[in-house]
Amino acid sequence: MRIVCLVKNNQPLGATIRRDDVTGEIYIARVIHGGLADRSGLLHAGDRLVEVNGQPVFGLEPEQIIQILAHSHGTIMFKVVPITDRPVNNQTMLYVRAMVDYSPQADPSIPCADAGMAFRKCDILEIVDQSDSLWWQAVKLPSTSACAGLIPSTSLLKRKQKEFWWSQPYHPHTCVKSLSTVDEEDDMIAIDEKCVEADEEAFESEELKDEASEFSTNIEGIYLTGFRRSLRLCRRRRGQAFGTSQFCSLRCPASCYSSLSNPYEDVVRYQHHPEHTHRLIALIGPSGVGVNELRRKLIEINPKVYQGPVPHTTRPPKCHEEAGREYHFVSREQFDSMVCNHRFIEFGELRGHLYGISVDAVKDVLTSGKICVIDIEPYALESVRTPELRAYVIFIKPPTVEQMKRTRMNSNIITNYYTSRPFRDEDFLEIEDAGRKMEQHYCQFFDHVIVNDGLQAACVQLLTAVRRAQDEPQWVPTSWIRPTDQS
Ligand SMILES: Nc1ncnc2c1ncn2[C@@H]1O[C@H](COP(=O)(O)OP(=O)(O)OP(=O)(O)O)[C@@H](O)[C@H]1O
Repeated sequence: MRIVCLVKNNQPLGATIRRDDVTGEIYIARVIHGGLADRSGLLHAGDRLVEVNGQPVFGLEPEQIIQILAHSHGTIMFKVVPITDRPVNNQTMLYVRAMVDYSPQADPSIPCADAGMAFRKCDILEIVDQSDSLWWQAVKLPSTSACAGLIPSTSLLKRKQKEFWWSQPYHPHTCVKSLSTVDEEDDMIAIDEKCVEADEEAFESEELKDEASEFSTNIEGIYLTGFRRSLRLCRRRRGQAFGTSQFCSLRCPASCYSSLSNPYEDVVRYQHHPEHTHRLIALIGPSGVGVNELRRKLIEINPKVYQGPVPHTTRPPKCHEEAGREYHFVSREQFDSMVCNHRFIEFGELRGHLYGISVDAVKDVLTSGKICVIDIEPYALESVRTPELRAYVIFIKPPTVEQMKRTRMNSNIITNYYTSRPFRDEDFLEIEDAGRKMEQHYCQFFDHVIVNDGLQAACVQLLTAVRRAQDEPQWVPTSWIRPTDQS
């Protein structure tokens, strides 16, 4: 028997208790890492509690003992029978990124809600105790408190996810769905088709105008690639053209679903090594927010450092085009074979021709020693968050509608009619709505967020973030550094 005295000083004891239903004995169920009991080093999980402040606890309900503790102030005296075989905590440090939101207050199954720790998607958690297979103890980083909180283990949270209690796990097919509503998208595409058929000539001349402006983006003899309008427009149509279960199974291998539905992602602190290829910079944002404007501006700042990948297409080259400059021109069979071998980060179809950005085109830029900057849609996240590309994902977030009205007064939006026109109020509402949904569903994959309000300020922020991605340590998936059989 051991007598333990702890001075409470208005802080919780930092331990949970349980009653053995068969014997009626009371035990310390767990000691919270960094809490009062843990810091004392005198109470341990498995100790049998005999008395609290001289009051025998045998046969009491845990809630009654909690009441005794809650009403005790100053020094509390425990009489305990210490556990004989105390488990040794030889656990190595484990860090995870939360991929779901969790609230202990909304979880009826948590042993003690007050000992629980709420977290949000993208929070980095240090797991300090995994001795219980159901309830782990964790500290949120950067840590403001030395005391850990209870969180559900991976297996428990997966079980809870299935029950859809409070977290919102991924639906496997959301990765190919357009974020704008399907009805709106269908309408736009229907009008779009009519427009093309009715005025093919007008389209050709628009396309030529587009090409003319492409050629003017040749800086210091370096051709700025990957900004072709056809490539961008076909992405908007891809949702409809490929939004089928067949497409999904083609684009989303089993790993996609498993990693998206994993509530925690193991992470490590990673410092880019100057001798390795740079990390890929992937910009993501709702259509029209200014992803390409920012990407173009960044590349224009220093085209010897930043570059976009050369896209692939099945369309025949035009007389002024050079293979490997505007596009890699390939046959449909070659393109299909690349699709089947998962060589595309993104691809889509426009006017009977396929367009896509391949992993190899990105690797070409990286191995040339440059920083590759691409824009992606959410479904492509899985293809760029890989050990070979190690994408640093930057979300370009729309400012408020009022701010967009102010800053985009003289700007044009590219429409599905192959033309540009001034922004309308409904465009801003759509961008804001799409941005909110994108952030809600995918924020756990964002390494950085930039609000594109003033263009100059956003550009400076982008430049800083890109430098930070290469120069400063970042949390990245452990599988990028120590590949496992599954990764
Ligand atoms: N911060 C800003 N202030 C003013 N105008 C902006 C700003 N950001 C972008 N724009 C303008 O908004 C328009 C749309 O931007 P951009 O073409 O980059 O959109 P996007 O996000 O790439 O979408 P999409 O690929 O569908 O066109 C462009 O005319 C661009 O110049």
